[in-house]
Amino acid sequence: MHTQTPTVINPEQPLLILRGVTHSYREGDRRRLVLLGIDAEIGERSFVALLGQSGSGKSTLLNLIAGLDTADSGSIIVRGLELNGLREPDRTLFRRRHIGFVYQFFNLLPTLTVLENVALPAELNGFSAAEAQERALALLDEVGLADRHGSYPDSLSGGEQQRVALARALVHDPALILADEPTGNLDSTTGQHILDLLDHLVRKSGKTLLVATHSREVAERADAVWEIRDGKLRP
Ligand SMILES: Nc1ncnc2c1ncn2[C@@H]1O[C@H](COP(=O)(O)OP(=O)(O)OP(=O)(O)O)[C@@H](O)[C@H]1O
Repeated sequence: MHTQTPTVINPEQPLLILRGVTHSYREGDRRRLVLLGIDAEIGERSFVALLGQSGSGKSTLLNLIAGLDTADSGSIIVRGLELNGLREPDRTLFRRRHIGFVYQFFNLLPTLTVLENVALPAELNGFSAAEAQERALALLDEVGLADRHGSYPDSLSGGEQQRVALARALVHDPALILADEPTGNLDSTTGQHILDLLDHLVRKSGKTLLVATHSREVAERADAVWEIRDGKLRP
């Protein structure tokens, strides 16, 4: 099988570049076209809201940028690294190193404690167990959950689980935080709190954030708003 070595094209360019990104899903013997050519860029330290109707392709685009799926065609370049053509192990390494992901349904590992959940991405990135725990505890402190570090996710409320997930998304110091409807499973007050925290953590640590959302409140906070309509980004 032909493989491509990860190549850093130009580390000076924008953090994320999308060029003509297309994606379709197989449906029986047909293909459902979802993304028909997405072009966009995000600079360092930006907060971008990704809007679009249900089924417009927001999660699909986030998954492509995270390297969880591969585009049919086009270029996705993160910190100068072209994702298209990377072999699966290299995509996994890329994701582990550069991406923090926040999901609508938290996706914490139920058999690990809160501290273990948060420390895991740091350990997978080569931090020693002691360093990973230290980083995890510092972030748990920031999200107000240091005292719950020994608890298991099931014993936490939804908002608490999402605070743990925010800490987990940042612990390995990734370049880009991707959040897919991070407030979608929370009541509006809790969602607002999560949003405040996410905004605060991302800006404080100088990260870039791309949030797929239906919420106008999220869009109002963002530095830029992208909207997917009919498979393309509309101004
Ligand atoms: N694994 C898959 N196989 C087949 N079709 C899929 C798959 N995942 C998504 N789709 C289809 O692709 C389209 C885009 O889905 P996607 O989840 O990206 O939309 P979305 O904008 O995130 O929607 P929502 O706001 O409801 O979460 C939808 O029509 C969906 O049914």
